[in-house]
Amino acid sequence: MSWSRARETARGAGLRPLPVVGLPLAEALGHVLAEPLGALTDLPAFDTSAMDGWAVAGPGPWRVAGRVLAGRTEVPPLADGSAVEIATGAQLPPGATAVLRREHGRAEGTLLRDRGPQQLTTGQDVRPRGQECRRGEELLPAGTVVGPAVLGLAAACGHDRLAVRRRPVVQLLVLGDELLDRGIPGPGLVRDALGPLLPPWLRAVGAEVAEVRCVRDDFGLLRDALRHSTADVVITTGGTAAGPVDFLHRALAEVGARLLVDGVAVRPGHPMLLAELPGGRHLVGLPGNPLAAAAGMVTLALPLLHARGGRAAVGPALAPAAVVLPGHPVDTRLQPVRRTAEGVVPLAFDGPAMLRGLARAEALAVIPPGGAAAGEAVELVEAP
Ligand SMILES: Nc1nc2c(c(=O)[nH]1)N[C@H]1C(S)=C(S)[C@@H](COP(=O)(O)OP(=O)(O)OC[C@H]3O[C@@H](n4cnc5c(N)ncnc54)[C@H](O)[C@@H]3O)O[C@H]1N2
Ligand code: MOO
Repeated sequence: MSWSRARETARGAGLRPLPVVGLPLAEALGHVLAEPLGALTDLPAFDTSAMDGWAVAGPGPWRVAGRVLAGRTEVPPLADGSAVEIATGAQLPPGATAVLRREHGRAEGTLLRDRGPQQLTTGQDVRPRGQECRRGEELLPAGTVVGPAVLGLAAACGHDRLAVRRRPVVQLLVLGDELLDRGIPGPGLVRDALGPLLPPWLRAVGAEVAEVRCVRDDFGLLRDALRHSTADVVITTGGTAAGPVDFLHRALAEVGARLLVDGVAVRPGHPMLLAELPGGRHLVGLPGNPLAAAAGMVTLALPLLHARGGRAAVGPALAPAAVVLPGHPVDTRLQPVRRTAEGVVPLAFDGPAMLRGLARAEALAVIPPGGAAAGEAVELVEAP
């Protein structure tokens, strides 16, 4: 299957978004809006002074009478020819026609004169009610990821809770007898690099990692782990190829899974797979080689998780290649790259079993079969 079709298949498989939950703002970070964010008030909710200075009514000079600070809820009206001292963010008195900045006004006794570089105009330095939005207006569409600015906007327009999608629950099964979970690797033994790499990446894209479990190279253990899993998405690492202890295909067949993607025309990572488990849950099989596993994440796991989490699809991010990006003759290549002023450059140590290039990468470039010429635009997908 081509790389782009594999990615679309994974997204399509996830287009059954999870249930809606209401969460307080403080717990909603990283979730996805299940409904459009509507304004519960006009913003600003009242005519506001944009500067420290004086609220004035009509043309000057003005007679100064009192002061209005931010936070005051009742403000007496201002008669023509008068002014009140006012703070940035304070409610403008009814009848005020403009705000004169402190540095532009001169008080002579109780009389205030405009000494600004240009004559004060009506509405100057006033933020009128509803300038940013009106009550009921849609500010963000459903499918938006709740980041810090979304939390700030939601609070600013009056929300205490947000309707978001439940996070997809992921179980990570790390397969392989050769893996050490601590210490220095030696003959025949390698450190598990994916147990540390994948959970924070999965959390960063909105998944809840319920469990990380190491499973020995034993068919029955793997089959039972799949049979008893309740996660929305099971992610396995290793065991995808045809080695003597690569049991994943057999275990999937045994638990009644349906393969949606079984191998992808991409380098590294071509043995990656996606299956539907009974009950509408999914399994993504990532190859064991660490860079190949990252390729499987961006091709299958992330599109599936984004769709299940209700994230709106986003258009491709493109960047020019700063130099020739060599490709595979017939497969798509995913290449760790960094950005420079001239475009993206490939990083060395990009073999399937290596992480040295990926650890320095800002993105993975999607290099079409045959390669990309210098100056040609290539798609970038997110690196961990
Ligand atoms: N005859 C063939 N052999 C292989 C093929 C093929 O097409 N024909 N494909 C190769 C490719 S490409 C890859 S990628 C690997 C995929 O293998 P598996 O998914 O079955 O993974 P393993 O065999 O279990 O491990 C491969 C490699 O990765 C190391 N590994 C595994 N897990 C981890 C981990 N958590 N952290 C660090 N390193 C890990 C493992 O020790 C092996 O060195 O198959 C090729 N073979
Ligand atoms: O998936 Mo493998 O890493 O292409 O060598």
